[in-house]
Order: sequence, then structure tokens, then C-alpha cells
Amino acid sequence: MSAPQRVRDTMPDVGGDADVPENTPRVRARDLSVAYTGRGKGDDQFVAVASATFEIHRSEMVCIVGPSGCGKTTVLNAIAGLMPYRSGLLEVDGRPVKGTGRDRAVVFQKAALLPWITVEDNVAYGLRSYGVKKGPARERAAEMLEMVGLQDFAKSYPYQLSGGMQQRVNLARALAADPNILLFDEPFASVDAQTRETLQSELLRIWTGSHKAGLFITHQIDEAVLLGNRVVVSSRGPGSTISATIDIDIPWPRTRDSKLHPNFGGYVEQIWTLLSGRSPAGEGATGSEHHRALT
Ligand SMILES: Nc1ncnc2c1ncn2[C@@H]1O[C@H](COP(=O)(O)OP(=O)(O)OP(=O)(O)O)[C@@H](O)[C@H]1O
Repeated sequence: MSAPQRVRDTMPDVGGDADVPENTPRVRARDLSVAYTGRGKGDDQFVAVASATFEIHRSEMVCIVGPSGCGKTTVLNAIAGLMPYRSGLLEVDGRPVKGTGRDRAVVFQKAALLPWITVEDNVAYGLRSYGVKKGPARERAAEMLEMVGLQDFAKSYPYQLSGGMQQRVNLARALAADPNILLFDEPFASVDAQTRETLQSELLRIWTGSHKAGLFITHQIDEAVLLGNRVVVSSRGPGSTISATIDIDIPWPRTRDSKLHPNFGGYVEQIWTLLSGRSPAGEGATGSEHHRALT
């Protein structure tokens, strides 16, 4: 997924990670707690997340699943630097998160493209704001659009695209600045089932060999198992904790056919069991699965 040298040369350095040892996690959360203030009388601090502990390494995708309102978006926003955290440790490349940065990009559920500029300018927009000149920014946008299969729609306007195509533009836009970490907040939630499968396949194709780190929030257990190196299962909120982290032992590169892997159904069942609060994981699990309670 890396950009050709000539375009990258024109872009300011991303995360300045040349001095970061390879084995330093891209994201490290230890006992992370995140709260909202001012939710009402006598409720100064609403602790959405009480304790979250997980790591995301280079080339890894970690998926978070959990009941609605357990704080998945809250954790993602804290990593993005969009909101402060209350306590615990939260580091990106070994440095405490203090705000947003070009080393991280968020792919939201709604594409939120600027309607008055073309698709290629939407993709180039972020780069332009980082000081990249128009020509190289457009060149980079063209590469990204080709990557998501939308090269023929560069001159179109967002309203001329389907929801699934807009979400591909959204992905191209996030990738354009070549971030180290991609944060996906239910990006495929508002497209139909067939488009969702196509987008999952595209993401897997793009992800393979990209060496990026990703956090992917989803309500769909099979999506988490298909896309994740690990799946983090959150308990019910408020004051949620991580109830389990499951390593997904299904080989890479993955494709849609990875759903046919003999372990796939077992992982889905294991996570479903954890989320529904039934018997502990392990029952009915295959030999290659393992489950580790973190809190
Ligand atoms: N801006 C805010 N101000 C106050 N409370 C908030 C705010 N945003 C979210 N919350 C609360 O924090 C808790 C966690 O919300 P969050 O959106 O992170 O959950 P989620 O797991 O992503 O939910 P869903 O799966 O439904 O998207 C909820 O109780 C929610 O009401």
C-alpha cells in the first residue's frame, strides 16, 4: 500500500517513527479509563470506559466488539486524540496521546465527503491541509482512487456515487496521508449486506502487506473474526472493561473464503457466547482457539 517514492517525497514525514523500535506497539492501552463530563446534575463524570487494556502492533488489525453503549467509539476517539482520557496509559508509538496527529486516520461510519468538490479533491483535501502542493496531492489521490477501484470517478461529485462507493472514497481519503494507524468506526454499518462483503474483501486486499496498524469497531461478530488478528470483547457499559481478547488463528492473507476456514465458526460462537453472557469461553471451542481474560 506504500506510495511511489516521488509522491511520498513531497509529503511531510508522518509520525516521525524512524526512531521508534520496531517492536514498540503502535497503540498501547493499559487500564485506560475515559469519561465524559457535564452530562447532567450530580453527574460530573460519566465513566464510559473503566478499564481497557490491549495493544496493537505493526501490521495488526484489532477488532472491538461489545454491547451498544459500552464505549467502543469512546476508546477509538481517545486513541485518535479527539477526546482526553481520564486515567491509565494510552500511547501511540511509545508516546502518550496528547491530541490528533497525521500518524492516525479515522474512517467513520458516515463518509462525510465535501459535496461541492470532486471525488479526487475530497481525497486530496487532507493532504492539501498538510501543506502538500496541488499536483502531488492530486497524484496521490489518483493512486488511492485506483487502489479502491474508483479511478473512473475522480471527476465525479459525491452525490453521484452510491453509499458503498462513497465509503470507498472515505477509505481512500484516510489512506492518502499514509498514516501509521487506521481507526475504523463501524465503517460498513450503513451499506447493504452485499456491498459490505465487497468492502470487507477490498479492505483485506488493501490491508495485506500494508504494515499499518488498525482498530476496527463492529457489531458483526463474523466481520470481526474475518478482519482481525485479535478480537477484543468489551463488557456492558457504563464503566466497561475488556472481558476477553481472542487471537484469531486463521492464516493471512485472508479473503472472503477465510470464512470457510474450519476455525471460523468456532470463533464466532465463542465471541457470541461471551457477549451473551452465557457459559465461559472454552466450552465447545476448537483446539486452536484460546481465550485470555484481561480484567
Ligand atoms: N459526547 C458525549 N457526552 C456524554 N456521554 C457520551 C458522549 N458520547 C457517548 N457518551 C456515552 O458514553 C457511553 C459510550 O458511548 P459510545 O458511543 O462510546 O459506545 P459504543 O460502544 O460505541 O456504542 P454503539 O455500539 O451503540 O455505537 C454511552 O453511555 C454514551 O451515552
